Amino acid sequence: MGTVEAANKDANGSLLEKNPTVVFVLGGPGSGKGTQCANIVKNFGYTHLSAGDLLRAEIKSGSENGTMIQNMIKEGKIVPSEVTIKLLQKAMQESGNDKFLIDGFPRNEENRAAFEKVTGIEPAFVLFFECPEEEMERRLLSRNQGREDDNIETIRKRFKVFLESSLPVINYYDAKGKVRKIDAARPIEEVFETVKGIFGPKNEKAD
Ligand SMILES: Nc1ncnc2c1ncn2[C@@H]1O[C@H](COP(=O)(O)OP(=O)(O)OP(=O)(O)O)[C@@H](O)[C@H]1O
Ligand SMILES: Nc1ccn([C@@H]2O[C@H](COP(=O)(O)O)[C@@H](O)[C@H]2O)c(=O)n1
Repeated sequence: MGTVEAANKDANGSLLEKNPTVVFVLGGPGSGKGTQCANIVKNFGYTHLSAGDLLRAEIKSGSENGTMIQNMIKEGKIVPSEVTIKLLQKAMQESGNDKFLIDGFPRNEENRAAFEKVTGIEPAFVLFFECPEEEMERRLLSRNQGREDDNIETIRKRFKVFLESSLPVINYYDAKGKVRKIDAARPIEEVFETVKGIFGPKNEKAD
C-alpha cells in the first residue's frame, strides 16, 4: 500500500473508532444551509464542515489542485470526489469531535458512493432545506461575500447541477427514510425552530 493510501486508511481507522455521527445538510444554493448550520453548532455541539468552504480554503492555500477547483467552482461544476473527501476526512480528524454536519455534500451520486466506500460512514439522517429558486436567487445575489460564483450566470448553472445531480442523492436517502425536509423559505428563526425539533431537546447543549 502506498504512503498516501496508508495515511488515508490510518486517518479513517481512528475516525471510525469514534463511531462518528454524521448529518448531511443538503438543499439548493442559497437555501440557507450555512446559516442554519451555524445555529445548530451553537445549540447542539456539532462541528460544521462545509465542502464548499474546504474547497475554497484549498484554493487559497496554493495547493496543486487550486486552479482546477477554482475553475470548477466558477462553472458551478462538481469537483472530483477524491479531492473533496480527502479534505473532509482531514477536517473531521483534526476537529477531535465525533458529531459532524457535512454541508453541501454529497452533491452527486459519485460523492455519495465514494464517501461511503472510503469512510464506511452512513449518515444518521439528511437535512434537506427546500426553497423555491426565485427566493434562492434573491438571497445569493444579495449575499455580498465576494464569492466568484454568486453571479447570475453561475447561479443558473448551480441550479441546473442541483436539479440534475444533487436531487437524485436526496431521493436516494429519502427512499431509506433518512430525509428530514424543511421549508426553508421562511425567516431564519422560524426555520431554526423546525430544525431544533429534528435534533430534539435531549441533544441540546447545556449553557
Ligand atoms: N431563511 C432565510 N431568509 C432570508 N435570508 C436568508 C435565510 N437563510 C439564509 N439567508 C441569507 O441568504 C444567503 C445565503 O444563505 P447561506 O449562505 O446560509 O446559504 P447556503 O445554502 O449555505 O448557500 P451555498 O450553498 O451557496 O453556500 C445569506 O446571505 C443568508 O444570510
Ligand atoms: N461536494 C461539493 C461541494 C461544493 N463543490 C463546489 O463548490 C461550489 C460552492 O459550494 P457551496 O456549497 O459553498 O455553495 C459548488 O458550486 C461546487 O462547484 C463541489 O464541487 N463539491
